[in-house]
Amino acid sequence: MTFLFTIGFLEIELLDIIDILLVTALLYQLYKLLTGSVALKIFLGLLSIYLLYLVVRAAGMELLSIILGQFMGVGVLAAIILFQPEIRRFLLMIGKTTALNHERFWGFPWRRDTTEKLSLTPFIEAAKSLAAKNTGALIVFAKSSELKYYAESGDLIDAVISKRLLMSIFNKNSPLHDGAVIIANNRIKAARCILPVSENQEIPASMGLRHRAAIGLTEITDSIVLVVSEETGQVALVRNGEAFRNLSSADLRVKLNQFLFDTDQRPTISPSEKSVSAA
Ligand SMILES: Nc1ncnc2c1ncn2[C@@H]1O[C@H](COP(=O)(O)OP(=O)(O)OP(=O)(O)O)[C@@H](O)[C@H]1O
Repeated sequence: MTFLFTIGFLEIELLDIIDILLVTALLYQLYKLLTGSVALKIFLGLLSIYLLYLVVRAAGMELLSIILGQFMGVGVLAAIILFQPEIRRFLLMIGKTTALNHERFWGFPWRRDTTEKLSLTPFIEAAKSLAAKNTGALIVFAKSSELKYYAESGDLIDAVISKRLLMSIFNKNSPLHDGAVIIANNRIKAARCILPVSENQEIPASMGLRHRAAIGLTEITDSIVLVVSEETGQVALVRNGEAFRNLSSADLRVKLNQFLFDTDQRPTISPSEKSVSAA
């Protein structure tokens, strides 16, 4: 093996540098995932107990090291149970960013076709009418994943998309108005779906649970979520945990085109539009 350079008695190889870079990237992703959540405090608590265990063992304090040793023995299992949502989010995040997830990798042309044919007009018109009446709405556009797990948390519909149907689902008297509607493969797949709520503590208080749920889902999937606020009647679009708020109908169309079809059109950002990063 050829050494790149040496630091004192340490001989550094190319593989060592790659190893360090990969561990750094992994720790950075872990930090990003845990930061701002309760899990970070639990993680620091477990780390403190582990450090205490090392000190106690080195000092030869037998009784305490046996007790802490027992605790460490079940540590991995306990960590899996305690960090179950974070581990899930971490794996989903890897799945979302990996090249294997890319449609172009798999070369399924029909999958791209179905997305390209999606007509945006029913959504834009429904959002405008719902906003005018201060009726809340949550519409999820599935991209690489059909979001079956979340669709099954609600009522499966599998209907043709129309402004009228969207309006009647979100009508306050409708039994389906609570929760989110999921759009996949050019169909209204389900309504009344429950989305994961973001734990990000930096989300402004002005955003209620509806926005938090939209941010939560887009943090772990590549879906796009349209939100109509019941309180303010404002329309927002959320992607990658970032909310673009107070959109006009024209802006909504540009952004939906951009986010769903990756068009290069530059959005015409109105002065009132504010981008709130919650990532
Ligand atoms: N986890 C969730 N998944 C799906 N829908 C949700 C979730 N949490 C809340 N909602 C929807 O949001 C609705 C309103 O929630 P909440 O009252 O907290 O929002 P809000 O303060 O009115 O927010 P906004 O002003 O954005 O409408 C709920 O009745 C429900 O339909």
